Amino acid sequence: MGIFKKLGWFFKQEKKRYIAGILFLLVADIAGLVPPRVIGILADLMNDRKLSLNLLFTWVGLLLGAAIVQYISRYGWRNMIWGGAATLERELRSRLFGHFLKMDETFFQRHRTGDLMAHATNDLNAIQNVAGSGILTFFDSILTGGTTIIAMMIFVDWRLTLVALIPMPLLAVSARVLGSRLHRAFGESQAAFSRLNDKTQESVSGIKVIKTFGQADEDIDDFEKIVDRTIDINRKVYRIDSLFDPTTSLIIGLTYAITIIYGGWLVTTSTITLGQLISFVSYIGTLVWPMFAIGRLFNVIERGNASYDRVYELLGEKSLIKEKSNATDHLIAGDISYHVASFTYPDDEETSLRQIDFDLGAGKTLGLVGRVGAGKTTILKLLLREFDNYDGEIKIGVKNVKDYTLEGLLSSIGYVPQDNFLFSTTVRDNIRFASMDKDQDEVESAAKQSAIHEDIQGFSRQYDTLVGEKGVSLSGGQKQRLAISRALITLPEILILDDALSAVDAKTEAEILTNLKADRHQKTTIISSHRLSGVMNADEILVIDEGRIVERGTHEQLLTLNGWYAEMWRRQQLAAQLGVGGAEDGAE
Ligand SMILES: Nc1ncnc2c1ncn2[C@@H]1O[C@H](COP(=O)(O)OP(=O)(O)OP(=O)(O)O)[C@@H](O)[C@H]1O
Repeated sequence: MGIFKKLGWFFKQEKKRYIAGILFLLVADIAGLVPPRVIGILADLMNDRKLSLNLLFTWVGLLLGAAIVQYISRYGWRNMIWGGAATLERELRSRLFGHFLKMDETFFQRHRTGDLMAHATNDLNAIQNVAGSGILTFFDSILTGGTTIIAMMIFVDWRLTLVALIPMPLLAVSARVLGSRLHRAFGESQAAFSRLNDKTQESVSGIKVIKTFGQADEDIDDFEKIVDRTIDINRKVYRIDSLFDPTTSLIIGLTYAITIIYGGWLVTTSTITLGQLISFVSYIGTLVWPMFAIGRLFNVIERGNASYDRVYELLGEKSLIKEKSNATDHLIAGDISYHVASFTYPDDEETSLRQIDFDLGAGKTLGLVGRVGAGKTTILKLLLREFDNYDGEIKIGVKNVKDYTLEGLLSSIGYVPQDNFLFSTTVRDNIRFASMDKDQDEVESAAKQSAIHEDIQGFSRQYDTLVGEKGVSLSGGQKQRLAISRALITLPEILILDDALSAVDAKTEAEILTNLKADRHQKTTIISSHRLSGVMNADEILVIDEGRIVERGTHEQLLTLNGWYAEMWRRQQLAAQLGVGGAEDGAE
């Protein structure tokens, strides 16, 4: 029952709805006491041969009246409680989703997509069930059980009632023993579902790689192993769960046996009438549902309890990035002052960045080049405030990046990551994703800047063409250029292209870079690239190696240094003349 306490905040918030629901139930249950008693009275009247037509109509009218009251109040009760459950679902869903959006990168490394999806679907459903069918069953069984037992005492005989209820404590004992085993088993079952979800998600999104490498059979084997483990755990749940119903049947059987023996004796000694015994047996029939319902209730409650713990464990995780209470929203200009003495990824031992210092005035362009894994993206991640735990200071405008709200900071930066993601919607909405109020002209202007407009004109429905999973298949270069348009449309103070032109040809790259130079006056640009032609016009280029700046200067200065940059430039020029893709060369 701990889950009711855990959800106390919600029941308090929705108390009017739940009180109204419980009052409806009380009315329904009181109306439910009428039929057994009326049947007993009619039986006695028939037995005594006193049943007139008038009396028959009166009692049958009462039966009908009770049925109508029950109908209305049950409708009201269910409506109230299910409405409450839907409110809880909405609240938890938005809390969880808001939490996902606030969390930092390390959170998404710890929890994979399938696991997060399981929390947002299976676990939330289980919790929602507590606020719906759990509460419904709990109060229905207590009120139906309680009012029936009182009616048995008042209308029939209190001794017979007490004796008939002797087997009841067995129900409480079995509920307690099986309940705690169910809680543990449900926890395992939900975790197994998360693993299964993870595996499914990974296999489906990696299906091309799996097939290309001929690993389909191995993947099916892996999948089956996880399915088998999940089924084993669920079997355990069903085994425990299915013990409830036979135990309840046994208790009900015992109650009937005691009633027939002791009640029969009370009738023969004329302590109660035959009609009263019939009413009593009928009342036991009314008790059967609440008794079975308790078994079902434990299922709902323990499942919800295990899920609540899982969801709250997730919600309890704090982002490493904390906003200051007096953080400001407004980013004035894109001057960047970047001074990081050292940075190590959380949970990593090796330092990823050392002594990275640069100042970039608004309107200037910085180029970042270097080998694979040199630290270029890491430099950008700190600017985007994905991590705070570095030794140093990064300023944009006159303020430290930590003094801005995340929303304020990030909405002023247009970031195009290496692995871009497109949503399953139209080309237009993908481009204006960050500001849906942009009109067609603005969308087209961003598309033209990133040299994708012509391609879009060639799509079957132009800007209305669907992309993403259900839409048109785009080439790597088209995806990159769409992602660039998405970043450009907000006219960001700072534009970051993180190897975002790797899949476009050199001519298109040059066209895009020329457009950027012409259109982004007083706005800052950072380009990380393996292809040096992508940064050659930058105001300053940093060559990064093993997390340090090893060379710096303009393209001409770097060529005269005759170091890594100059060597790479010569190789890439040669490769370009020979018609070999030069982008990968920098990846050595
Ligand atoms: N989240 C992380 N946790 C721990 N280490 C990380 C993380 N992300 C990157 N690294 C490590 O930091 C180093 C720098 O990686 P980074 O992605 O910055 O390189 P890069 O220069 O951008 O490489 P590439 O050109 O291939 O994109 C690498 O050794 C990488 O393994």
